[in-house]
Amino acid sequence: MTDDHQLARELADLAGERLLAVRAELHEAGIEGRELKDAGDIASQEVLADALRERVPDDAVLSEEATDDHERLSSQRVWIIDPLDGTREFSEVPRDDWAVHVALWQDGELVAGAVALPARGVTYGTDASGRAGIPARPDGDPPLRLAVSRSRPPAFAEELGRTMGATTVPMGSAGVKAMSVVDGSSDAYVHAGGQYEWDSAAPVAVAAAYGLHTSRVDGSPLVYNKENPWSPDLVVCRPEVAESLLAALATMDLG
Ligand SMILES: Nc1ncnc2c1ncn2[C@@H]1O[C@H](COP(=O)(O)O)[C@@H](OP(=O)(O)O)[C@H]1O
Ligand SMILES: [Mg+2]
Repeated sequence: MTDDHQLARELADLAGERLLAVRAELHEAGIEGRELKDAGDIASQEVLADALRERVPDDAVLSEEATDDHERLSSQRVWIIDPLDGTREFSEVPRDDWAVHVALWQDGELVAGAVALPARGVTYGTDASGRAGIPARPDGDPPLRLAVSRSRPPAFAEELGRTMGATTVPMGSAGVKAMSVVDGSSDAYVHAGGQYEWDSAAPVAVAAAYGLHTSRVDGSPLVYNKENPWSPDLVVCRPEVAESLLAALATMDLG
């Protein structure tokens, strides 16, 4: 029998395959920009909605690409999905910094999840096969590498540069940024100024399974399946940098 961890991975992979096919086909036909973004959003939503209906018909769903019917608020199990995170980057062929997010919330907690990076051929999950652990930091206490949005770099990144000597690594997609901490190509992903629960649920579930620190920027826990799915801010970072990073963030106006 497939467990929830495996199911999250299977669904993310299924949607990822569909996205790669749609992207290749439309790019070949000269279709770009908004049309390509919309085609990706719609195709991936369709794959995920159909698969969830078939595999877990009694569970509720919160998706970026579907109407929120609030049935989820009285459900014990809610799949929180972003069929295409980094839509902008998806439309900029051949960029590979876009993702599929599939998370499961149950009784107040994120309990399973997967983040597929289809254009890189890799999927990170909360299942055992995905928990190899995070690579060690290079010796000699190198500067903190902060994953930031490439299209809306946050003002506080500059201040973290001054106070902590942090450098920035710009990239698209919340999932890609969180997974860059998992794969060791950055040390932290900090976001303020708002997002929605689907942008961070699967990345946070996976990051936590790999032993990373995940919280709001004030250190309090991230909460999912709220009535209003707005999610103001988050920190995903290596556990050994959490204390100093949160202390530095506490002194800043994050806007
Ligand atoms: N201020 C904001 N308000 C709403 N969504 C935001 C946001 N900043 C980032 N996001 C969402 O977070 C995801 C990652 O953004 P970024 O690459 O800039 O870090 C994107 O998701 P989508 O691509 O699913 O829309 C983006 O829309
Ligand atoms: Mg998103």
